[in-house]
Amino acid sequence: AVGWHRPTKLVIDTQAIKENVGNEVKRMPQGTELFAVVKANGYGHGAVQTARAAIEGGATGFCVAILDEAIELREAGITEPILILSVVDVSYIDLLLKYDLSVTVATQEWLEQAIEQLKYIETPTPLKIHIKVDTGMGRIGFTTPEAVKQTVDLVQSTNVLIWEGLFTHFSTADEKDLRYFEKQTHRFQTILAVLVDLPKYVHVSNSATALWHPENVGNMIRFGIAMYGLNPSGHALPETYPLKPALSLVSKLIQVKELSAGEGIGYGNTYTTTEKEWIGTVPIGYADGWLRHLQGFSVLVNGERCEIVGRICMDQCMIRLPKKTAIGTQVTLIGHDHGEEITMQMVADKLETIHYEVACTFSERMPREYK
Ligand SMILES: Cc1ncc(COP(=O)(O)O)c(CNc2conc2O)c1O
Repeated sequence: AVGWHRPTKLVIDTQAIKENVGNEVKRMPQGTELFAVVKANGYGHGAVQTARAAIEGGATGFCVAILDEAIELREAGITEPILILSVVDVSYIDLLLKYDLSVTVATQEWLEQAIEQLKYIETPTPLKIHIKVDTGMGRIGFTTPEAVKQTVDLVQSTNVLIWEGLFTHFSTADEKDLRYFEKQTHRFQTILAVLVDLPKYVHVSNSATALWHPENVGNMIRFGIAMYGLNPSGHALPETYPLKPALSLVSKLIQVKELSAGEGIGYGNTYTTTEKEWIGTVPIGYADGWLRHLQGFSVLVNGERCEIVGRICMDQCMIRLPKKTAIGTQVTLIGHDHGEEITMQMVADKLETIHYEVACTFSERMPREYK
């Protein structure tokens, strides 16, 4: 495939994904299911490979963000339930039926249009829907008990729909302060109180809710970041059980040279050697998602931290080595090396962002190798 002919690669430990899922499956309340969230190409880890590892760990379904991500899983032979978490244009209802996908309903208007569309589709297999409640995320979903009740009544008045789920999403489950989480929980319970029937899945939990609010997960967990072995809160809350990071990022030195003092490195000549220095060149750059703001961050060579010196280029970057080093020596940008470790969180901290974004920014040009 494209991109496999270079030393730079993401190495994904599928056993870690399986273990992270398995630990949560063991820990979650009886009768709860775990749906693996594999949107954004499995948070950059590879959606299909992550999905297969998650199934081995005990996942019984999947969540994706858009229709095309669901189709990719189906075309790879995944047969478990798949919920599309965003709104799909009603003009694609035939694809939702063809690929047996579950879809999010966030407005009455969409539902009315969908029912209209379904009347004209020959194969009248019912469309599976999950009603989304916005209890405070402020993104998509119904906001009042009356609106939800009205929508449920409409759903139950027709035989072209299967009401499969009712769900909400928390915006602060990964924080110490519980007030807003409790406000959202209360709002969701107010909605449940006005409903006579409930669907198969009533789900509220992302990884943070599963880890730190296990009593409040409903009967299905939408398990994303923790499956990849990453702490949903970054640094804010301790892990409640060991999460094993699945992703490493490695490359190899393609050039090593000794420079005298006063030599410039990289575009804009932003770095000048101050003494005799050994400089190595690594074939990774911002086109791979290894962003320019990482200038000054350190990577590992033979267990030694080596600073990225000069501006990161599109395809390459330069590091200062402690001594003469052989071309072809491994460079570890994320992962373990000779007892040292660079974590995705460290990269996120340097980029002043969260590790979700770091993982999703690795580009298509970065080969993914699975072990
Ligand atoms: C509706 C919904 N459910 C579950 C998850 C999984 O969350 P987790 O990875 O923390 O377990 C997400 C992640 N959505 C996003 C994660 O980062 N930005 C987002 O919009 C989501 O949007």
